[in-house]
Amino acid sequence: MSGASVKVAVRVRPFNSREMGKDSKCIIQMSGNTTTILNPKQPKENKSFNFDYSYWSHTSPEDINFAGQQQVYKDIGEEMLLHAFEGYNVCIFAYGQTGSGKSYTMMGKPDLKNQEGIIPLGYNNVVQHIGWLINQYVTLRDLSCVLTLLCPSPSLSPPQVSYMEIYCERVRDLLNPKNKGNLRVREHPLMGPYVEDLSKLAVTSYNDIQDLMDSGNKARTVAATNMNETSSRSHAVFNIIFTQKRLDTETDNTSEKVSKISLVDLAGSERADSTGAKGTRLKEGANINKSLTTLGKVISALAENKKKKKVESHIPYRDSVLTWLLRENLGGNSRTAMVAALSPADINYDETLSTLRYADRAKQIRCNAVINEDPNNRLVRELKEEVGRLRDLLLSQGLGDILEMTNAMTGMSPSPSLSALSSRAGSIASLHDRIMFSPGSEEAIERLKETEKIIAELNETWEEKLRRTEAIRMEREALLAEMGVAMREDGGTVGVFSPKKTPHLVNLNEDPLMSECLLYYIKDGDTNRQDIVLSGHFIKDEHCTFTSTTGPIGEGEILDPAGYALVY
Ligand SMILES: Nc1ncnc2c1ncn2[C@@H]1O[C@H](COP(=O)(O)OP(=O)(O)OP(=O)(O)O)[C@@H](O)[C@H]1O
Repeated sequence: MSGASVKVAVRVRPFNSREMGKDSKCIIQMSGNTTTILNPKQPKENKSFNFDYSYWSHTSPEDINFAGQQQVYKDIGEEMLLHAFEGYNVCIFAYGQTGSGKSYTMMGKPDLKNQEGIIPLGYNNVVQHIGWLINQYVTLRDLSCVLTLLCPSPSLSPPQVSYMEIYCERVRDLLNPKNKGNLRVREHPLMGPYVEDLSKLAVTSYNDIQDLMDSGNKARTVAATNMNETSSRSHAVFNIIFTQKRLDTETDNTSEKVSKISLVDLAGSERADSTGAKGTRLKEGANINKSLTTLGKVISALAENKKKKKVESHIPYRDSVLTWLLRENLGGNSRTAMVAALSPADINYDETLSTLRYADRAKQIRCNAVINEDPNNRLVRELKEEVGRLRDLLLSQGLGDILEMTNAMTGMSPSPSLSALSSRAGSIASLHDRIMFSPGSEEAIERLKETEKIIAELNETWEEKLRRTEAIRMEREALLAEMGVAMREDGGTVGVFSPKKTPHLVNLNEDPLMSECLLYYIKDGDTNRQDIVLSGHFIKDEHCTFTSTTGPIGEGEILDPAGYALVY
């Protein structure tokens, strides 16, 4: 299955209330896999593009051409999940301007029937796939096999998830509140680019994955709210790594396949100049665009290479954090799909055309995916060899005592700094001088610490992983409770308040006109706020009329006694 192209789908959503309010015309037409965009200013200037899939979701299920969530999942989710089970790295990107339907396609509305997106549908079907795959292996290869996925036995490694956000070229951990600052993106000679200290948490069920995704989304929202922003301005990458072990009962040999699923929700693709951004917002827009622009350049360079076949041009992966971290998913060892979300409205013509062009170029990328067979054993072996080599180097420079100190301190702190080493050494100046005057030793010590940390992570037992996960979960929940974050039951709008501040409204949709409802946080009992006054005693499910100092806000319901009101 190597050398396969990136699968590209486009999907057009229904008009939103703002577009309807502006009496918008639909400028997207679809026929089979072809998508045509009509230029509202020059009606004869149509442009057509062919994709792997063109999804018409502009109307309702009664329309025979309508493509609902199930259809999208069947074509893309199922195929990608299957590749993950085969042992490939898998990646699904969602691309498109803010409000075009990226999250709807990826997550959907998990609590509403027929509205779940690729991610929840994927997990719901995992169990069926396990059954299906066992049959395949048994019949095709005549092997007895043991697949351990999402319900691993204690002796085997559990699936792990990580969730990070890339905002203005900086990486944040969305699952571990202890990782407050920005994380370093590093490159290891054997591992390639990776995020140092990004938490990988063990999961034992679909609910665990859903909880972590929810927590991560809340952390993303808190950060965005603190910055007076919306989360649609950052890129989010959710990774699931799992290992399948197979036991050949005849030879008693166990083989291993490791798969990584990356789900990438890209920031809104609108250009900075079209949002009227100034100052920090403009800089931020430029940085977001730096990742998106680089993604575009990487896609173009890969597409060019495919055309030329011979002389390979330089691929600028390193020019942005996003492309650097997703290098393997773009033309490397991965089965990759991209879903480009489109607004149907004439007012968004320029953005939608640019999305279509982006998607059109992405079609050209070919990835050379290989099955990750027994990578952990090999990696640990190679990493140990690297440790041996670095130790020999330091010993040959007469720095053996530093090695012993590094060992002693690694047990105390995950990454002892050189100054920490020096301060423990007593004769600080002489130690420091010795390191400084031994060429390459500083780098070797740094590399040694890094490699030993990676080995320790890879060797962590299942019990240790679960203990660590549980400790982080408790910290995360305590922090979120303190901040007063909660999510609406249908998984929609998120409300955030800080008990130190007056309860306040958070409407996370960047464009207030596009949101269908507002979510207010109100105190149980009597509550008020300077510019929005919500008064009265609130009881769950109670229907009330809300008023503000400037007049009525609307009709609404109390979602829970802790104080959520849904105002229509
Ligand atoms: N195919 C669809 N069918 C019905 N409603 C949709 C569809 N796609 C999007 N919507 C609705 O349009 C609105 C915006 O969609 P969504 O939040 O998925 O956009 P987005 O591209 O993820 O935006 P952002 O960049 O802000 O995260 C939501 O209310 C969503 O429910």
